[in-house]
Amino acid sequence: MNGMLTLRDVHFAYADGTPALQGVSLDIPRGGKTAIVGANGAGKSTLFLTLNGTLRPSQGEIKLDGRLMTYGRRDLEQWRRQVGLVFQDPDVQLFSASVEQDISFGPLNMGLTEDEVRRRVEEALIATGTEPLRNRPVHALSYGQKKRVSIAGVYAMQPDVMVLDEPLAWLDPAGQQEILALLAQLHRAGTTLVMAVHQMDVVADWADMVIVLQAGQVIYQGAPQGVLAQQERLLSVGLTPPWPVQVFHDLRLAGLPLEGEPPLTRAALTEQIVRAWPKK
Ligand SMILES: Nc1ncnc2c1ncn2[C@@H]1O[C@H](COP(=O)(O)OP(=O)(O)OP(=O)(O)O)[C@@H](O)[C@H]1O
Repeated sequence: MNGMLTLRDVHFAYADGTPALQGVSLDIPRGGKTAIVGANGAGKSTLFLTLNGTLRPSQGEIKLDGRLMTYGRRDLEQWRRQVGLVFQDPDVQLFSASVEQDISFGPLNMGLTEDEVRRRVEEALIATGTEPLRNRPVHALSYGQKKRVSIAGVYAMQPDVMVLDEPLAWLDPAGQQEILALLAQLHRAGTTLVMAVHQMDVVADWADMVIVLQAGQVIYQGAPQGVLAQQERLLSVGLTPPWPVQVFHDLRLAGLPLEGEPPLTRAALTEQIVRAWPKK
């Protein structure tokens, strides 16, 4: 399948020589929910900065809808309209005086009419639950509120692909659920989603494709079940398996004759336990 975003043999090293991406090839499918996972320093943020053209690979190519990124000014402008990046640290992204101004910034720069900008900003404020904050100074917001405002700013640009670098980090459980609900809404509307995430339980519930990075290389790309159920493999790259997989292994060790593949969901685990439970 042709990906909407495709990378072939992408290499990138920082100015101090740190090799952050070492021959990355991957396909981000159109309309999909792709989770990018990997331990700290695996290269997720660097990958995301190459996806929207902020970093230029020293080798390899990136294509969007089959079109090669050339890094000309016009090309980059057009590219960033289609690929919106929500940074890991909202303080890097937010800089305007008020929430409303910050969310307006992207759409204003796209040369849209004032009415269209206003319409998009209202929609983004409501969708992200930031409407009550609209007149607040950005610097006075909590971390979770800033996260939401930074998502709202990209939302208002209506990109085809939204790339989110750990959007759930530091949010409380209710805040995480709100962001996931927002992402579900974007997915239904046809936006291609790419998210870096550390919690494998979220990946199991959310993703339809998983890409595992280790030391700047892709070591797995495929369906979640293909890698999330592999406890040893995940642990070996510094990731913690989803909790149903861990419980499955613990129960087996304790002697319960569980059959089949380790389950990713609570419902599937319960079903396997009921089947294996000794009959009276
Ligand atoms: N500005 C920089 N200068 C030099 N090296 C850097 C820079 N930014 C990142 N690196 C290095 O590049 C590698 C990949 O880092 P990156 O931030 O992409 O990883 P990550 O998977 O996003 O990590 P985390 O989960 O901690 O956010 C690491 O070795 C990191 O130390």
